[in-house]
Amino acid sequence: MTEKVLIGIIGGSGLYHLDNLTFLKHVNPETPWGFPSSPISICSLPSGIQVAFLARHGTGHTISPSAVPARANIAALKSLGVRAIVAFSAVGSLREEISPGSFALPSQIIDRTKGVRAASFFEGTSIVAHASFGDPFSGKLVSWLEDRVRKALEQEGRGVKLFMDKCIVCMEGPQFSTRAESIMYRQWGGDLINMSVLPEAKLAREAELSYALIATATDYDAWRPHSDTVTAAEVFKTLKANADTSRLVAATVLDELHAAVSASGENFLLEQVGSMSFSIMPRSEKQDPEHRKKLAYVLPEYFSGEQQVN
Ligand SMILES: CSC[C@H]1O[C@H](OP(=O)(O)O)[C@H](O)[C@@H]1O
Ligand SMILES: Nc1ncnc2[nH]cnc12
Repeated sequence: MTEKVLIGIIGGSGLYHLDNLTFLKHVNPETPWGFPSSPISICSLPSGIQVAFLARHGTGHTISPSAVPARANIAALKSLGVRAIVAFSAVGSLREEISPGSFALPSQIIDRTKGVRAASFFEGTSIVAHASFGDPFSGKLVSWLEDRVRKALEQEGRGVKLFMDKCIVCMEGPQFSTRAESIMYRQWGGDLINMSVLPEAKLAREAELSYALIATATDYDAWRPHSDTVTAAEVFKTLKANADTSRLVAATVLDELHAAVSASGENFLLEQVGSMSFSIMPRSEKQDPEHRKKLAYVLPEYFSGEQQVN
């Protein structure tokens, strides 16, 4: 690869290609956690900047949310040199004002996955780490994106609204929520709901990658007393328009984002770099060298060579 690929885009339901960018090639890195959901497309922007695009559920939407190989996805993107990930997701709305078609940049997550998803690169190894996850999205990346996403939505001129500072519930699926669950999530403070942001955001944090989610609302889930509850068919109705807007948003923000990442010195997109140094438990002789080798794939700074972790 001539140019380093610093930005990764993860596309969710309905967003399987960035065909408004120039496709250059596919890469399919085999990671210690297997292959990513689909081969990663390396695309170029009009400026010549290259970005990596990965379809979370595979390009034919063949992978259900619980089976997404999230560790391979994040590890593969990092192996290409990616520093910041902008992920898209189709979400249900738990608030009247967030109507289907609206976009949001959430700031918090409530975890309602059920422990069936491998959620840590350290799982199954002899090395213990407790990543800090109080602020699950990269705040500087999110606030940088706010203006650019707003600008792109204004340029598109369809009146798509952008909501900030929302809380997203991540449920297990694949079935949608019951009415009782949907109402309870509202009482808990949830504003949005999907099945995909975890463990993706946790793994990005462990890999020291900046991560932001652009949530695109498709439905009102199951909490509205006089409305039918969400069906996949209802989601599909909004999916195409949301995906078209997402492609425009991606193209608009990517050039500037890449410039910000490439810039030397104060680089707000590198805000997670070094964060795992506070998270990995001190090295002991009991750590298996094979496990250190595996972890070096995502965290070479800590696990390649013989240096002490802490
Ligand atoms: C197709 S409706 C449920 C499905 O859509 C969302 O996918 P993604 O986040 O990848 O856009 C949601 O999380 C569920 O996986
Ligand atoms: N209502 C909903 N619940 C969970 N994931 C979703 N993705 C889109 N709509 C959703």
